[in-house]
Amino acid sequence: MATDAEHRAAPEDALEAAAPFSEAERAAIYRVIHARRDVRDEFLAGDVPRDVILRILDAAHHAPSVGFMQPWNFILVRDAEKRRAVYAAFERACAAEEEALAPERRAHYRSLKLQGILKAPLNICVTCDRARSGATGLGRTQQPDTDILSTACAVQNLWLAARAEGVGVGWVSIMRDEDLRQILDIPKEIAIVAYLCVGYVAQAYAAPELEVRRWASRLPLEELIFEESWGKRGSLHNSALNIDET
Ligand SMILES: Cc1cc2c(cc1C)N(C[C@H](O)[C@H](O)[C@H](O)COP(=O)(O)O)c1[nH]c(=O)[nH]c(=O)c1N2
Repeated sequence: MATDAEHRAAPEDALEAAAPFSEAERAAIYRVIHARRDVRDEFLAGDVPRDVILRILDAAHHAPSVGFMQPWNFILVRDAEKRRAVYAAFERACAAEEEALAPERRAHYRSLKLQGILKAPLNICVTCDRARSGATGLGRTQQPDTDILSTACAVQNLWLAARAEGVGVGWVSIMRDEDLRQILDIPKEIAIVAYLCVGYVAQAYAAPELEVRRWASRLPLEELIFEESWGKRGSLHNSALNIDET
């Protein structure tokens, strides 16, 4: 394996074959993408071992990032008192969110489980250091939020790797940044991107729980694809898509 310095000396020497994956490898990739779920209530009590946590975080750390900025940090939160404070922040935000809904949706909203903060043995707060590549950075001069988008890519990698390990992940965004900032001592210049509940699960829903509980359903892919310009439908829209993943 060439070192970084050797790559700089002869970049093309760092090229390697990029053939398609084998059928079994492709099947595993599509399986994890489809079987990944947002987990709220199915967490088991046991700790996730250190090596598994490190593998999942290493998957996150191999996400794409603008200008290879790698703006993320991962705060592992196990302390029960801290998690109780986060749960209290969730409850306050949840009440405000319910209030903002149309009155006829409030009872349905209340019936949903929307976090596993106390049940999951581990919580992970994923943050974005917006200054890590200097004031602007390659790729960010015109699109400054690409650092946040990069961090979201890291969360997705984490989520998929966790699913493959039998570890459930649930994303909780129903809380005010200021509350999390105070509980976890996050400096004001660091952006909070995700708060994740993490733990082993024995079961997971086969479809998004919000679909199972009739809050929302998956949009037809063919209606989301335009060709050549916004709103222009083409050949992919003429029939229901029959996707072959083999
Ligand atoms: C940015 C962001 C923020 C949230 C979520 C996701 C994302 C991407 N999701 C999970 C969300 O409800 C879920 O992904 C969808 O319902 C689709 O389900 P699956 O992820 O396919 O199981 C989520 N779930 C939840 O119970 N409470 C929450 O606060 C949030 N917040």
